[in-house]
Amino acid sequence: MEEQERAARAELAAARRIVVKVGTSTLAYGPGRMNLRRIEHLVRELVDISNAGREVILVSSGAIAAGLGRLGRAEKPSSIPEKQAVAAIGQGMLMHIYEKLFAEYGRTTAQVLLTKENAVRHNQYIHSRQALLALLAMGVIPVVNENDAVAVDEIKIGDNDTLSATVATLVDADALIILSDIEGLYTANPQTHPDAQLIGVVPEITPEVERRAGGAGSSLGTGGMSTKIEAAKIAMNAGATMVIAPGGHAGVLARVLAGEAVGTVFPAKESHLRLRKSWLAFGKRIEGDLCVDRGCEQAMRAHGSSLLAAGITSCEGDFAAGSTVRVLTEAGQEIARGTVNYDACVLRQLIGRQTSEFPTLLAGQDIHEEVIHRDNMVLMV
Ligand SMILES: Nc1ncnc2c1ncn2[C@@H]1O[C@H](COP(=O)(O)OP(=O)(O)O)[C@@H](O)[C@H]1O
Ligand SMILES: N[C@@H](CCC(=O)OP(=O)(O)O)C(=O)O
Repeated sequence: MEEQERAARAELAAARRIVVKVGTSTLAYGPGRMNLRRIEHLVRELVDISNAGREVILVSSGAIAAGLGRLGRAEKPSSIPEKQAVAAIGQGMLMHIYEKLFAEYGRTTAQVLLTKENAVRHNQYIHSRQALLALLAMGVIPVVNENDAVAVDEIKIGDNDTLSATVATLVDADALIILSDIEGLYTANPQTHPDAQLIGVVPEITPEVERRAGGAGSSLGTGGMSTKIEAAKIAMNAGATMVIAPGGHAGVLARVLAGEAVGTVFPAKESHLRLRKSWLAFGKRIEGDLCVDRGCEQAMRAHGSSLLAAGITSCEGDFAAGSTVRVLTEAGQEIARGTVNYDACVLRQLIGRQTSEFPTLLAGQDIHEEVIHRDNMVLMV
């Protein structure tokens, strides 16, 4: 193993929050013929990862394949409305299978259906992120798919490889593992180039790497390697280490997460928190200032605590929720900056108030315990 690969594999072994994506080609033998043995193994492995103390989210394809089975069809529909209808039929069936299997291991799952809008609109981004983080905090293993029934044209992500990278970005995952019907990325599509070689590590997505990645190998899959390379670009830039690994091998997730040389690894460019925090600190316009009292200043400096309304003494500026603001001491020294969860008007009502008072003060509005969550804040001194 070369040094770059060794370092990336070590990151995988240390990963605490993991997104696993499984493609149709792994989940089904053919249209409508779900591979229940594989799905069972997958659920067992996911529960095991979670039991070992890591957080895990599954991004699962397979809705269209399952829907085709129920309709007794062998061909993917060609029109978009028909695809949407078939996915709507199959999604329920898919969740029924997951629900049953997770329950067998005493675990709870949850269906989360997303579109591109949820990732690019700030409010929806925050809400989807918070919902997923709340599920993880409850010990739930969420199952994510694209909301195929509503996602067309500009709000459609279109393939679950890119969707899984978006989810990894949304929750600041440490790792993204894409399970497919092949060992990993080869120097060329092995279906057409039998002498192609498996690549262990891809340190950077160059035009040459993009050329090597071809389309889907079966009538089941969408996008083939090219959408997985797109996913790698997103994941690597967001600070998540990505792996393409063979979904058909029992125990593959455990091996990847033990840092073994399985599949192809794409090393993260930066620690996601460092990346996001440097963007927060230097990449965003400052829209307002919040002054805090001495106790709050100490909690933030000594423990990196989130900013709560009780410690705020004044609020300057006319900003929207999601803006970047500075946090200042009473003497005007900047302690931190971060993304605020409330707009300035609402925030002025919360100054000096306890979180327990929020339901009364904010009747009918979105409630966030923190004014700025510690993950969305960078200390400046
Ligand atoms: N360079 C490559 N290396 C490996 N597989 C490739 C390559 N180019 C194209 N492929 C094809 O990509 C397929 C995997 O993608 P896809 O069929 O979309 O599956 P999934 O349902 O897992 O997303 C492989 O089976 C293979 O035929
Ligand atoms: N949302 C669709 C999957 C789309 C997709 O990207 O499929 P795949 O290439 O098998 O991961 C479904 O559930 O059928």
